[in-house]
Amino acid sequence: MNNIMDFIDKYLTRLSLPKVGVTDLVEIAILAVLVYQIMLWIKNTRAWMLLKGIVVLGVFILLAYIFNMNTILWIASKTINVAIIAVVIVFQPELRKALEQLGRRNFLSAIFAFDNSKEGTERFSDRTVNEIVKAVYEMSKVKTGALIVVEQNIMLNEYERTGIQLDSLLSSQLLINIFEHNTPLHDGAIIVRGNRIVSATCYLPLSDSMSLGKELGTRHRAAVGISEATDSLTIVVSEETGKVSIAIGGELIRNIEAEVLKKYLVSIQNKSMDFKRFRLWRGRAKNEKNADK
Ligand SMILES: Nc1ncnc2c1ncn2[C@@H]1O[C@H](COP(=O)(O)OP(=O)(O)OP(=O)(O)O)[C@@H](O)[C@H]1O
Repeated sequence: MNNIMDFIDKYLTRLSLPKVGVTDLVEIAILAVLVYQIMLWIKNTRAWMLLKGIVVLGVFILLAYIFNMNTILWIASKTINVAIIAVVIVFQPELRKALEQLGRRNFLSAIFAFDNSKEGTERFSDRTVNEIVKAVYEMSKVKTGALIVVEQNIMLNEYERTGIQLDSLLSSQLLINIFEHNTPLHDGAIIVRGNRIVSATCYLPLSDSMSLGKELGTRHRAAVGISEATDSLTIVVSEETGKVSIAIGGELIRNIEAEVLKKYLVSIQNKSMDFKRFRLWRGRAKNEKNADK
């Protein structure tokens, strides 16, 4: 008993709870979000394989340390700096993508108001929404594969240049015609800007996300790839199943109905949503409150 009392006296009486302020709580929250995002990033990219490799190497070095294998330890200590640089070079595309995504996050644009050039103007008309939905489900019925990228704030010029320039008013007939098998324009993606199809047969970056099912081929990977690199909304019609999916923000939403597709298109149709977000952040406008009453 005396021993326990001595222990408490010696170590525990000096213990005191640190003061936790608001800044500490905010810091903890930021770190939690950061760690979570890094874990997600590791899981969804090749970094997961790398992490496994590092664990195996770590175990190997630990064994070398336990058994005093000095030459192995010396080699490990000399190569560690080179290994770090090699990892940065190997993961350059993933790191670039992660930084690009960070820049695209809505909270940044909401606070700093980047990319506001197109705000306040309608992106495309109701007619365009209806024509896209009509064409997509007609192609879905007959299992015609299609890949339609709808541009938002981030300009898709880089991808537009990989295809054949069109600049044609969008209509359901034109969409169906473009994706008709064995026609010169059916391969690859089309890019929609406003009410116009600007380019066809465009080549999109392929996603290397591990979360995509093995049954999905390159058309779906390309849709997710462009949604990781930009803020576009991409519609995919599967040639195999006729199912319609959309890719946005690096996510693939599979097998959606016409109503859902229409809702997504309407939600990006114009920037009134962004204005609402701004108002939420700065407090809601008076007239909006009155309208709610
Ligand atoms: N990087 C790319 N950019 C644009 N289009 C692409 C790209 N890769 C493939 N495609 C399009 O996808 C077609 C191949 O689709 P694939 O069968 O591999 O995909 P999938 O996801 O299984 O779709 P589906 O269900 O329609 O078969 C190509 O003919 C081409 O039109």
